[in-house]
Amino acid sequence: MTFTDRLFKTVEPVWNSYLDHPFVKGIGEGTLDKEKFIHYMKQDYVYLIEYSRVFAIGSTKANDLKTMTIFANLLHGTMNFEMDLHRKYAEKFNISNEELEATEPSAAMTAYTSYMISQAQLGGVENAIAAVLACAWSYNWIGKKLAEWPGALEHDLYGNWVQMYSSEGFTEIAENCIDLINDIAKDKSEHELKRIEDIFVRTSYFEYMFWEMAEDVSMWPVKDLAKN
Ligand SMILES: Cc1ncc(CN)c(N)n1
Repeated sequence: MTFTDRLFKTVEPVWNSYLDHPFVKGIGEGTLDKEKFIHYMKQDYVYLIEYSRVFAIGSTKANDLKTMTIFANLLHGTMNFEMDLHRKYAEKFNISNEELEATEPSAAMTAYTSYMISQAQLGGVENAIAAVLACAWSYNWIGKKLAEWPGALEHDLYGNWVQMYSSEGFTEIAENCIDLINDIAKDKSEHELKRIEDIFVRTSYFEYMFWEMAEDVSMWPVKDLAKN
């Protein structure tokens, strides 16, 4: 059993709950409210900027050139391949790249990315990869599941989302993260593995909270304060 087999067993109930989540189901069934999707897409864009920083941190913490290159490629793939999806959606919705980049971050997005970045900064290279693993892997897992739902890949609006996250290119990104953590786990004690597992579990919960934020179109608890 690989380390990621163990991780998957631990979070399986949480990940299964993603597929039951109204926002994810709405993408797969093509029934999602467009305004909810726009809110999600803008929050996700600024999320991906912070997420990219974790790859940069991983690259600086890498102990060898191979690992450094993997992090650099993941950074490149996120900024140039995954974020292009968001830029293309934004164009469809008449949102400029500048507006997209200037999106005010929601509470859920701030909490999630702050956690990822702090974990990546605190530990060694294993913390950086542990912080991004649930992100890359769960999206690929969801994308592949939704791709099997009737009509999901062909949907006029949400088909591109399902195509991206089930694509070969994105599968490669997720598999690079999986291979890297399995490699790193080989020399770790049970105590260290448990610490990595905790980061993975917490980020899996944060993924759920991100879907909730998208479904509820939420920002911060007291709306009027945010406006002033
Ligand atoms: C919140 C979130 N988590 C994961 C992914 C996939 N990189 C994403 N785009 N957004």
